[in-house]
Amino acid sequence: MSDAPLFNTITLIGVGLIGSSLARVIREKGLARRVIAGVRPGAAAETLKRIAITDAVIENPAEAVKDADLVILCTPVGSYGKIAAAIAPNLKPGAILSDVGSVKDLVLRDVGPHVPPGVHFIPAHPVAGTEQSGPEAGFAALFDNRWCILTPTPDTDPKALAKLHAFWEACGSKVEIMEAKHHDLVLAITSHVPHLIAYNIVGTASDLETVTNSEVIKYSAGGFRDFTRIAASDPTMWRDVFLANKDAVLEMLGRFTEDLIALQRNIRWGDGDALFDLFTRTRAIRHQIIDAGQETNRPDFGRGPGEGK
Ligand SMILES: NC(=O)c1ccc[n+]([C@@H]2O[C@H](COP(=O)([O-])OP(=O)(O)OC[C@H]3O[C@@H](n4cnc5c(N)ncnc54)[C@H](O)[C@@H]3O)[C@@H](O)[C@H]2O)c1
Ligand SMILES: O=C(O)C(=O)C[C@]1(C(=O)O)C=C[C@@H](O)C=C1
Repeated sequence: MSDAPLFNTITLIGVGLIGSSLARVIREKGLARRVIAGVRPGAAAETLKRIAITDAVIENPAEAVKDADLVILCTPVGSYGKIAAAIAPNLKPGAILSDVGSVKDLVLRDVGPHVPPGVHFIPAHPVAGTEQSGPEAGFAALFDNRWCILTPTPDTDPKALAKLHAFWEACGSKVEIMEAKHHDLVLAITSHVPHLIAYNIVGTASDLETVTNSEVIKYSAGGFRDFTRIAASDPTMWRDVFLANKDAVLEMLGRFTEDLIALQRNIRWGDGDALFDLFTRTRAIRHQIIDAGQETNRPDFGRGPGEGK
């Protein structure tokens, strides 16, 4: 078996939590001869130069993609259209263009029209992350044993798809192929709506007039504290996710609201059996997630009592 890296040059556009985790794992596993950061000038660019996790930091994404065999967009999804238009003329024929965005259908629509003939555009979403952001928040093990969902179209070149599949497996991920719209519906309930609920409950608590902010902070035990972790996630990233996945999020939010009203009735009418049945079902789901190894890879994130390894 040859030890040649999968790619000669990989360019990461925007190198924050996800981009810097990719840069680290690409280096650690020797997946490319060169990793280039294509970033905008600013504080993140200066940090990247200082921590030196890539072979070069180029403060012009269009310049940074010139030699790349694989280009991965790692910026908030709302920025994709403009970036795609800027880099498109410099993409090498035969190169693979991909991304890590949390929403997939909009990516096809925003980026697709800019992709030159001969460039293989294959969207991807590593379902792995934390509430932190920026180049110093990343770590090489982020993708270990986590799903990465690829959303090719019927026109996608099978060889390019196989290569991107191999890349994500080499990063430690389990890879799944999905249709973009279906991806957006699934992630609306498993990731997007949970974030909205966290943002909302922390917002509600901070708006309460009869309970001061200092009391909220002082007495925040397990339940509220867990929500504040999610509600600390990057505001730009999540604004873009909700605007980009509007239809699926509204659909899931509608169902969530109906179920919440049913719970309100159970409490009002003292239907303890209904509450007990629901809480028993949801506890079983938590256990299934733990058994499937779907906990975060964050080194500082402890598991609850009795929750395995
Ligand atoms: N954070 C997560 O948990 C997570 C998980 C999976 C996928 N994603 C997706 O990954 C992408 C990046 O998220 P992240 O968590 O790494 O965010 P981040 O804020 O840590 O990093 C984003 C980087 O993009 C740069 N950037 C922003 N706008 C830009 C622009 N217009 N041009 C050039 N650079 C720009 C920022 O300077 C920053 O360095 C998003 O599309 C997000 O949906 C995030
Ligand atoms: O663990 C977290 O903090 C995350 O929010 C990660 C998480 C998720 O919701 O599961 C967030 C956004 C993604 O697109 C993928 C993963």
